[in-house]
Amino acid sequence: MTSKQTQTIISTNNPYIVLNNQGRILHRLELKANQHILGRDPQQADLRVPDDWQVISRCQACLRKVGDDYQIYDGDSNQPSRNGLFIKHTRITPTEGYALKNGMELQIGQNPENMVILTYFNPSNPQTFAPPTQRFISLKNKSVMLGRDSNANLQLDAHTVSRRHATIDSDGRGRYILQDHSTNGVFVNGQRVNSSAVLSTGARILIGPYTLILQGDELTIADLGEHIRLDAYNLVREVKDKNNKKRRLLNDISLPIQPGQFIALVGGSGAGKSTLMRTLLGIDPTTEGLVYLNGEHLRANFNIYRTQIGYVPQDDIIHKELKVGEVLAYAAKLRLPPDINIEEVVERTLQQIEMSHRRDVLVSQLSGGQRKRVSIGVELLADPKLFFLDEPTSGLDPGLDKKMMELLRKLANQGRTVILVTHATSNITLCDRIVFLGQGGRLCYFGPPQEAMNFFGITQGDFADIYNKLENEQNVVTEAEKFTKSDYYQRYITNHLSIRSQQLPTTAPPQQIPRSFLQQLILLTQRGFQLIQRDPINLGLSLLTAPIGISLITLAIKDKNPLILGTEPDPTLAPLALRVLFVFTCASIWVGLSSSLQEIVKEAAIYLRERLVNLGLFAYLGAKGAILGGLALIQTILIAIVILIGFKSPSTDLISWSLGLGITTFLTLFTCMSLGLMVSAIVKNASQANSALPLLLLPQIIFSGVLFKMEGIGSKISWLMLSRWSVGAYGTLVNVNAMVPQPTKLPDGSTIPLPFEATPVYEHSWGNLGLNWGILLLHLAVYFTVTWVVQKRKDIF
Ligand SMILES: Nc1ncnc2c1ncn2[C@@H]1O[C@H](COP(=O)(O)OP(=O)(O)OP(=O)(O)O)[C@@H](O)[C@H]1O
Repeated sequence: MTSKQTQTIISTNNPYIVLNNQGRILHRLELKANQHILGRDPQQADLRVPDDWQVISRCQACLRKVGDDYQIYDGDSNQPSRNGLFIKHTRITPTEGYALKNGMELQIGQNPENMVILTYFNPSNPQTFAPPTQRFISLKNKSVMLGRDSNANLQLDAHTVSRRHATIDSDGRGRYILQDHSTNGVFVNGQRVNSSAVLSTGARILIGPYTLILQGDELTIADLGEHIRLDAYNLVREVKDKNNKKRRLLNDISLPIQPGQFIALVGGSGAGKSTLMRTLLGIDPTTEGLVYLNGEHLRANFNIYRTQIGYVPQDDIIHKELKVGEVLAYAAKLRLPPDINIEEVVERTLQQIEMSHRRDVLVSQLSGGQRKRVSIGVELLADPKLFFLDEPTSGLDPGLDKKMMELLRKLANQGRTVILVTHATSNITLCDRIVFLGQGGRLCYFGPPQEAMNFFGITQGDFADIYNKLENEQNVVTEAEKFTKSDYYQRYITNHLSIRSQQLPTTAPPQQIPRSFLQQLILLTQRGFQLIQRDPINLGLSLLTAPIGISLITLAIKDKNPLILGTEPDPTLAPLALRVLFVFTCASIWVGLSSSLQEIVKEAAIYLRERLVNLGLFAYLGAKGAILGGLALIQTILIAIVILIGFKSPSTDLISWSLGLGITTFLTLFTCMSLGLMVSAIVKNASQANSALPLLLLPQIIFSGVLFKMEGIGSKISWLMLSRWSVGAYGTLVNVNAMVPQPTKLPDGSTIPLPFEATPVYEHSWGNLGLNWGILLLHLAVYFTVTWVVQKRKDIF
């Protein structure tokens, strides 16, 4: 501050404002009169700004004296300004205004690259000083480290920020280079930085919730990301029904949702509440209209915000077999940077959801309400400022419903914007606003819950009477029209919407953020094995079924040695050997399929949620492969032990019997598991997966080539069956062809038909063994690829 300015400040105690337009500062606009107008208009504005400050309207704000301080109103206190006046992303209205306190910072406009910061000072009333939110750091002649670390040059303290998130250095030619070292990434001007990026002046850098702007040599924190507002403009969502007819699910809905508000989406069943929530969340597309998050097109910038949005869908997003603490720890490891103190974050989250005392309890042993709390806890780990919940209170008793609503109120009071879909309205007055939807996605009311009854003209009765009133479609249309024309619409919607004209998205559509493959692979594999261990009975059954089944063969065939060639030619030996080998194959196929058919479908909701945050598909499928591969290996060992003990080993000149047996069994099991995994990805629910088992098994039995001779189309189909290649490999190893005796000639020159004749399928050669194993591997690769494609198609972005 210059000595001249100091002198001026000392000479008067009048309040004043300072305007900062991207580094251009209007130092002191003194407030002396009872009313001032700030703007570019030479006629109306006494607090004038330069004409090229286009972000400021001709009549941007009105300041009126109230006691020692001023109250500020948007626009001319009647009509709102074009770019709006905000305090922490809450729009100040032309009619209600906002009481200014010494040190308070307001924003004109919402775009950090093109906004003006207005700071209010009142030297005579300094006790209410609000600390400034703006922080600067000079980049000149030094290397600057940004991150959560207390030694960082610019400390950015948020869970989604890594300790050493990024560094900025000069390249010696007057340019600044940003290097990304983080887990969650850095975005420069809407694009994710791929290891490093050159920063031009005015560059907008997003790190976790923080927005930083580079101005010359100075880096400024323009937004701490603590407050999130949503503006929905004229949302229309249409889908085609079965008859290809258009159906409107959302009908021209506009809503302003302010930071820290607790909003309930209510309305009859099928009115479109979940659709509206998914649209506001950015995961459902719109036919018309857009959703903005802090002034930015949400869907186009979803990558930037995906870690800052919490979403608890209707289905639980937690594994029931894990303990509460474990669920949170795994989720934290998946979602947060590896250098974060997981213990601390989990502990804090448990306290937030009031579940510290249930930390070591299995999720399966929790009540419905407690389970929902854990789902909420999973989302709270990353400390999101925008929180969506789809029917978190469904199925809860009235006491638990109240507790849940109080918890959500508390989260909103902490500055989070909370939006929930609910059918339970007994605690609705805890919300700041309700959105009442009628059939066809029509907005029938938006405003405080206390005023809803009044709006619908219900003088006697309760909230349920609004539902009854909106039962009939004609009433819905009438009420929706009445609301649009009402004073409520102006007061609660028009006055608070933040952008007047719709802006088209400027960035490319979001893509999945690549994450550390290895880290996720290890974590998911660890979690998968832990889940398996938690159900020892199921694990035991799955491991022992095949060995027990195979050992039963020894009882059925008494003292015969079906796998080795006897001294006497025996025409029944080869068919017997094949039947035994076929049972080996069937046991593996059965066990392989039954242990994998539920693998993906059972955790579909969890997968979708984790994928939306940051789950890598390769890591996910890699972990499934590792877990199923591990199971297949243990099963192979057990099956091989039983076979080696129960059946005399054949001598084979290709490869030792035990090794060949092990490889064939493992390949059969693992390939079947990958087939099961593929089906698990395709089916819609767990019971469909169960029903698919016989359908998968029967063709394997019929087309294996053991029960029936494969000819014509049958032989082509058999190529698609794992059983054919598995029995083929076993038969090749055992050399079934060699067990076929020379046919007995009859005096007339004909031969007695044999029950089984040698076939190239079991030709005892390396080439044939390699072909059988190779085709099993090919099946494996095809099933994994199809699973990948199916899972990829489930991606929202
Ligand atoms: N993708 C879609 N394609 C076709 N119809 C859909 C689609 N999504 C939702 N619907 C239909 O739109 C209507 C609104 O669905 P939505 O789930 O949003 O309603 P809701 O108000 O949340 O209902 P509930 O309270 O019963 O959960 C329903 O009739 C639903 O069948």
